[in-house]
Amino acid sequence: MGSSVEQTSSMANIIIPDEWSEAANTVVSAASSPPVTFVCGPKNSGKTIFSRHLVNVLLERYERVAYLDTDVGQTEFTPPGCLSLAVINRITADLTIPCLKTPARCYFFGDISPKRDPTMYLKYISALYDYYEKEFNTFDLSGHTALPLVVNTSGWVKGIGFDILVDMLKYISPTHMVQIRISAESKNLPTGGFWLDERDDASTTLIEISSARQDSLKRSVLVQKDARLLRDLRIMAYFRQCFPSEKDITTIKELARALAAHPPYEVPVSSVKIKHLHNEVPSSEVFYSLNATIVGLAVSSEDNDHLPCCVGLGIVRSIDTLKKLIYVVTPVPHNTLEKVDLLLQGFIQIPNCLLQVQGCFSPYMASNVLPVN
Ligand SMILES: Nc1ncnc2c1ncn2[C@@H]1O[C@H](COP(=O)(O)OP(=O)(O)OP(=O)(O)O)[C@@H](O)[C@H]1O
Repeated sequence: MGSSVEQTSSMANIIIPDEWSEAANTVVSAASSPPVTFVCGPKNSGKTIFSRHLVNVLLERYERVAYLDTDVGQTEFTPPGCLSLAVINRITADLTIPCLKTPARCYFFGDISPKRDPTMYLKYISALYDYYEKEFNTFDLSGHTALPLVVNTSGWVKGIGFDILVDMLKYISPTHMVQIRISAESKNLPTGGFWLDERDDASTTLIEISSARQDSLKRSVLVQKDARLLRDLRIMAYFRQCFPSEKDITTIKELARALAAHPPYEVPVSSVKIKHLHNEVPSSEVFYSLNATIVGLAVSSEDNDHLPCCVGLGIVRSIDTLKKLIYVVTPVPHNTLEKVDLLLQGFIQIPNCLLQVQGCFSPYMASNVLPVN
């Protein structure tokens, strides 16, 4: 173990121990093509903080860094439920804060864990990696150079979570694998190249580091996050983008009121297909199931894999079955929304605090807009 506390950033007590700096330097000084780094380890071990640090270090050498966000419950640049590939071109001064960013490619998985559909989850991850390979890992004639990639993963490292990690590692075949380990050994991943078969070419540089926070007995001190609250905050930050930044919305209450009063887009039912991602809904119940929920706004794809790209999320404000209109609140701009032909419904829910607006009774549950014919 033994990670001494060497460097504490001025903001919010972020600790970058020597071995974390060395790990990042090993990656950044990789001689060959831009490094593809896979960051893994148990829950709350610091994968996200390390990934953010690594991105910053890479940005000192490369103009841009690609980031594959596979932690669908604790997303980095998108609202929860999305899997995305983003391109970062600016150093993040504060490693504690995630920020929203429009990804280069995004898929709506519609759940906060891969456990309900690991096959689909892996399909999305493979497609995102293929997209990186095609768009960002080539040297082209216009002088654009390949970008390094950082892959951040979830902390589900046992059982099926382990199998998913192994499949991801096999597919991505990273140049570097940074494994964060904690003092409770039984919670760690196996050491070494655990995903490699005997016949695999082991060309990955394996780096093992300890979680940054430790007590005097060198036991890991893990900070439990309130995952649900963080997800709600990300959803709220996402829908805050419906309003100009200068608009005075500082509290959750103000956001809830502003969203409830925000004019929704009218989406003709005929212009979209509705797809339930993780359950089956009888056709007679489809509109009821959509009302007052969050949906992924997606565009069908002509690509080989036919995976629809997600351009953002929307709140289904209400549905008028007589006028055949779905009312959607979303920060997605009109010209992008025009391309949307799929509404994807999963299990991403409207935060409860947005459903309690003073003076309105459950603002997204208007009872007179779903007339039974
Ligand atoms: N280097 C660090 N310095 C200070 N605090 C840290 C550091 N690494 C982790 N932490 C604390 O631990 C918490 C969890 O870290 P982080 O989100 O990076 O873990 P994770 O492994 O990505 O978690 P998950 O498995 O849920 O995705 C952080 O919110 C922070 O409070």
